[in-house]
Amino acid sequence: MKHILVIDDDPVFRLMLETFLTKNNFLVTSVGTSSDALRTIKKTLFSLCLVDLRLPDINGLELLKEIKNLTPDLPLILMTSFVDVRTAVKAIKSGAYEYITKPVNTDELIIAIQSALKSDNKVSKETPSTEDTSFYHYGRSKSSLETLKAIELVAPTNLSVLINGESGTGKEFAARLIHARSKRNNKPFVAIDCGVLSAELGPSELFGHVKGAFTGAGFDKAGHFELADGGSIFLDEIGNLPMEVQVMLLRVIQERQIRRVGAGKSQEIDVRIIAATNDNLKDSVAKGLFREDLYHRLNEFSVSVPSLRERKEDIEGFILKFMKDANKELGKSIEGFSEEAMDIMVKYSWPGNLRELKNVVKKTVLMTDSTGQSVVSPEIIPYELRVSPGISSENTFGGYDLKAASLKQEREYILSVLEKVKYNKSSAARILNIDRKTLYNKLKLFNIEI
Ligand SMILES: Nc1ncnc2c1ncn2[C@@H]1O[C@H](COP(=O)(O)OP(=O)(O)OP(=O)(O)O)[C@@H](O)[C@H]1O
Repeated sequence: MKHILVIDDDPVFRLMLETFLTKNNFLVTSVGTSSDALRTIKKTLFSLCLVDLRLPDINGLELLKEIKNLTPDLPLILMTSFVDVRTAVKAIKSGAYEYITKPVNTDELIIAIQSALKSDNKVSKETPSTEDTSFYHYGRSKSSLETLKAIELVAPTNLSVLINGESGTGKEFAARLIHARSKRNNKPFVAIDCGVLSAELGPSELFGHVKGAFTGAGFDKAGHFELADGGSIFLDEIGNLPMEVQVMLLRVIQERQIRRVGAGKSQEIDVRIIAATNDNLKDSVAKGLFREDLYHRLNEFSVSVPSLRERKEDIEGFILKFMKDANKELGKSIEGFSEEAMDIMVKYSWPGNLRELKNVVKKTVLMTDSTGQSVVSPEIIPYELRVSPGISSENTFGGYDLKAASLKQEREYILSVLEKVKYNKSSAARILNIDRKTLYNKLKLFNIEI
């Protein structure tokens, strides 16, 4: 029986989850604070962890990092309100497997749990073949075509590639395409998130270790570079690589050799490096946080993956692609989105890019009844999207949907107060009689940027 750890400070919600998960044949332990969570994780082997992003004693992202340090392979699913979607996107980068939004839809929860348990959710994933990317949709906008052209140009070479782009735009997808179109495509593609590599464990994760190299090194272990030999290694979030590990990586690139931690001898290695970042690495170089020599080694060729805002004309195509995938995965037969629903989707700003789009499409497919006229209607689309700027027609609020209408009013009222106080958030919060944190959350929810 799979053992799930639930971390949430709301006792009623915990009880509800416990009851639901137990009914679905899971063994459940639940805790209300992060300190209890960490203590429990040290003592028990869990198959999966459900984490609320807002806990009283620690920032959810910090907790994620601590859990990842303790148990890098434990799949984590975040539970968050829509207000937190941006944070959830960050959390995915820090190693969470998936996020689901509150109020939790139980069907969605079960699907997320099953798919997290199926995936090995290791720090690295190997793709030995091209299957992932052999049939793909890349969009037809000018910026998408430019990216695709760059990918196709560089793929057959052995150049190191640095992929830039916001979170969730498809940098890893681009890396997989590059590998798939290279001569190395019958060899492994190994992806690793540098954000989870600490200065202590990073060298052993990347380059392996020999038995007894450090406390806890009970056996010889190959690192990701060895696993990728002959193929490509994808170093995601390269900007997060600790300085000590940057030095070691540079040496490996220069010498084309690796040495397992604690080993006496080096070994030859043939790995193509594809790195990705959503920070401005040049800035990090200027600030002395990233080595300039390493930057140039990694950036022999650069590929920029555009945000969804820069390729709005592609949104519809991606929606249909993700809808088809979701139909297949969920056993549904949704045929499309109504015109109004599509309009909302296209106008939204998608801060989480393709990842957020894919998530929302999957959710709407799940919630749409596939009997009768199986088209996604506006009421199914999450409120956050419906109240975002640029969307104002009555229909986009689902016609008679009272909650969406009042959210719209709330947004307009907040904007008018902000204008009155010349965008001073403290004054606005005082007038609105809410605390600053609540105001910040509402600004995020309503996509109000000041
Ligand atoms: N061209 C594409 N066609 C279909 N799906 C795509 C495409 N590009 C990206 N995706 C999907 O969008 C999601 C986000 O992509 P990916 O993980 O590659 O983004 P990323 O930029 O690497 O994110 P992060 O910065 O958070 O690491 C994934 O589920 C991926 O499969």
